[in-house]
Amino acid sequence: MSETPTISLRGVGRDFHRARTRLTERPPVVHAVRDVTVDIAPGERFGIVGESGSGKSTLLRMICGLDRPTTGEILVEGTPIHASPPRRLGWLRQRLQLVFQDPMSSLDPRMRVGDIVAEPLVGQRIGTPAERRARVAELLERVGLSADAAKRYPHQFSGGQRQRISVARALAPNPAVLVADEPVSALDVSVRAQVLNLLDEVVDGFDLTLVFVSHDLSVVRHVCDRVAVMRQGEFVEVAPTEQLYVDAQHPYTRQLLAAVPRLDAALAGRTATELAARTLAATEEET
Ligand SMILES: Nc1ncnc2c1ncn2[C@@H]1O[C@H](COP(=O)(O)OP(=O)(O)OP(=O)(O)O)[C@@H](O)[C@H]1O
Repeated sequence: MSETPTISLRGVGRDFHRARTRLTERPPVVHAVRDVTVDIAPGERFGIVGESGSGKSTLLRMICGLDRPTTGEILVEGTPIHASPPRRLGWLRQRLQLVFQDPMSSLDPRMRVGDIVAEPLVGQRIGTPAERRARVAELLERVGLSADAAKRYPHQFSGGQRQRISVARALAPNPAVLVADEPVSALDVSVRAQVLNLLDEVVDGFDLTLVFVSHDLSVVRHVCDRVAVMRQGEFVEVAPTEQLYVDAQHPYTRQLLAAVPRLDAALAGRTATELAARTLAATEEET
């Protein structure tokens, strides 16, 4: 019998109704995610790449149980989550943890780092206070900080170190899945590789499944085994990372790939989103 996928998406779609501009018209519908089907295996590092507005965040929110699909099914470790209200998904908070784009806004500036890292343990009533302190110290060292970082506040750390704190917090409840939403986009180019290497290490060391979202193919290449290219709510191509680089099938993927050297060269200048928008315009001209 084949292994149960860690995450299964079956025909997943999510529509939003925009506010109507005239009373007589029907509210316009945005198909933010359309008919996404994929199985993500235990231990896989799965990347989702697409330009701004392609539906990546909407899809992630549904995988994390924070939003419900309009159509389709989502299973995490074989359990359906698509129809459950958030209060029924407490177990998912332990199995699946998130690392966000901007560690400055995702870490509470008034909390000490030790309390931030222990937060998921307290929330899920895992361990005694002494056990939590020991776990926090171990995790801080595991992500390359010293145990006494626990006594300090987020503003006392650099952007890269703050993202290490976010990773430690995500690892605290011993999750099965790490969901990283643009985890290095807000960081200086000089520290991005260090944080990507850290993610790489912890995914192996903690036997995690990784879902990694980025607008930047060069970043995804660094950490993922398989990549889905998302455009206008759809997966236009899903392929092993190296295959995607040598033999992309969809014109949009080829356009994104053609932009990668420009992205690398231009990181200090224009934002990648601007470049991706220009890439999309070029693809539309081609198709
Ligand atoms: N709550 C909402 N109400 C209405 N439209 C929405 C809502 N959330 C997302 N959308 C629309 O759905 C589409 C997909 O948005 P989404 O944020 O998922 O894209 P994204 O790829 O994550 O972009 P970004 O990288 O900029 O975050 C966009 O057209 C967006 O305007």
